Amino acid sequence: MKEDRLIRTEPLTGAAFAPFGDVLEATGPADKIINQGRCGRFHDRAQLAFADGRAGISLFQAEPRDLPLGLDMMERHPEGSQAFLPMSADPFLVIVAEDAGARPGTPRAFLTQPGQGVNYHRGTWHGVLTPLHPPGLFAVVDRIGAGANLEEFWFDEPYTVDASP
Ligand SMILES: NC(=O)N[C@@H](O)C(=O)O
Ligand code: NI
Repeated sequence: MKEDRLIRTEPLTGAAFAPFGDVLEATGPADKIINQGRCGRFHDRAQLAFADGRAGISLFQAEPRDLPLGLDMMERHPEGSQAFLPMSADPFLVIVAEDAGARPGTPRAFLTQPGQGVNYHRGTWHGVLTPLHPPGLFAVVDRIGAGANLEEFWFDEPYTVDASP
């Protein structure tokens, strides 16, 4: 494998992920304290889009993968955002890329911390859901609607995603 096809994982932070979407995490002070002081609300933390459709919540039960991981395809949803909210406290892999003219640029791979979810903004190139541990169960908030909302790009030469040393 050529060195330029190796993608090393980075820790997921809101700042690093900002060009691609939102990180959902209950860190720092809550925006609102509700429920008689017993609950912190981290309010309205994602930019959602469901063009000509509506929001839906689905459950994804995905097969856990191992690192190093071959990456041969990335996809995007031109009509809507897509949020992945883990239903377990296990890290998962988030692979994204800037647009490089109707194709992904060099991918970046982020490793989540337990308690983090992500929301891909409308049109963000991303790898498919990639849990690293069972059960691989996620709530997914994305667009339900008519028309095509999935664009795939297959790399001529796959990348390899691996943990940082
Ligand atoms: N195709 C589908 O519903 N899932 C993908 O969009 C994905 O990002 O995993
Ligand atoms: Ni997707």
